[in-house]
Amino acid sequence: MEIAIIAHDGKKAEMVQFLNEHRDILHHKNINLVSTGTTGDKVSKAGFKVNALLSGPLGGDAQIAARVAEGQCNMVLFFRDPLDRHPHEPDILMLMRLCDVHNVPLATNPATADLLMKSL
Ligand SMILES: O=C(CO)COP(=O)(O)O
Repeated sequence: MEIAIIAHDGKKAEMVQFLNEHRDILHHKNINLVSTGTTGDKVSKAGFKVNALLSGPLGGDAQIAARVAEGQCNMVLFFRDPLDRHPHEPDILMLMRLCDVHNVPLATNPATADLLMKSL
């Protein structure tokens, strides 16, 4: 299955920590990771194999939204920073909307993401 991982700048360290804590399940469940660009850079430097798309502000969220709409992406872990402003807010809302349209599990914080991973 494919899981999308996305983290705003203030949450990237938490994403790397989260993946490290769930390294075994990612491996054993044969999960393919896809990500926005800068998140992907950080995660691959931490030793994870990830298909990094464009950076969020350049269309990465929109690319992941398209994968959700086309049935390629099965889960989205999106560690949003609610205390920061984002020029691509419309793309972020589109991604979350399409998760709801297509009933794709979406976690927007590590606590929920942990529960989703435990469900695999
Ligand atoms: O902006 C983002 C999500 O909205 C994340 O993009 P990056 O992973 O490229 O920083």
